[in-house]
Amino acid sequence: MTTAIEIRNVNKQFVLRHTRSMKEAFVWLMKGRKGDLSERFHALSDVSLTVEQGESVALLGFNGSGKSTLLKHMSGVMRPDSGSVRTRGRVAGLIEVGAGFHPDLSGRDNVYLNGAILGMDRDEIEAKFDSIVEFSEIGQFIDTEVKFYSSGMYLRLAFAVAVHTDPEVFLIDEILAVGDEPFQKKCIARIRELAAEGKTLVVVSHDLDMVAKICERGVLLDHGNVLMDGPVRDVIERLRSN
Ligand SMILES: Nc1ncnc2c1ncn2[C@@H]1O[C@H](COP(=O)(O)OP(=O)(O)OP(=O)(O)O)[C@@H](O)[C@H]1O
Repeated sequence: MTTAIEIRNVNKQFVLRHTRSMKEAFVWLMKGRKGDLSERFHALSDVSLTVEQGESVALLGFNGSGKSTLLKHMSGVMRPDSGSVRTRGRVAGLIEVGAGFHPDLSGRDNVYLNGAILGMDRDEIEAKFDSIVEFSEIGQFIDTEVKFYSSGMYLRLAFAVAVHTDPEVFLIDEILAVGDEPFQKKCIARIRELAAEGKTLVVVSHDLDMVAKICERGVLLDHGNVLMDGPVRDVIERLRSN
């Protein structure tokens, strides 16, 4: 088996900023700025995870457990404080709706921009352009500036570009939730096709029924720790029993 994603002993801390009173700040200054006015907390604590090529994995857990943070490390938009993240092949991340889109450019220009960001060259984008627009069902709005798009329209175009990049690894965060039902169904069907073609998928979603249909394996996160890793149905059962 070939490894698609290897996460080793990853730690990620964030700084929590608190609003302090003038008095607290004054005392802190008078004491020679000893200690820290901000607090740190672990969003990911020593997380290790290996995803083999062709696996479909759901990252599960309650709000704030670290799912999106872990996905962002896989996509490379976030770097760990310590530990390592390795991926093999082209990675397409649908992490924030419209991330990588430029608001003042038209849908058409953004297809070229986003396609290039995701690793396609101009000829490849040109060859796939009509198919991308057809999948997105954006139609006549393709020449409208995307700042006038609804969040669902953003998602449609972003998803359409991403699936046409023919990625080896496909990372999907909650975003499918903003699509309407027919489009969601179409996306899920396409994601299942990708899985059947042997692509590697990592999905973050609170829609447990949907996740159970798409993924075989589940990884349960809790306060930045991996609590359970196993067949998706078992992990969902554990999550629901909490
Ligand atoms: N850039 C950031 N700066 C500071 N804190 C952050 C940042 N990104 C995430 N966090 C914090 O890290 C924790 C984990 O966030 P994350 O978005 O990974 O959780 P999640 O499991 O995806 O949650 P949800 O189910 O609500 O989407 C949260 O407490 C969040 O507030």
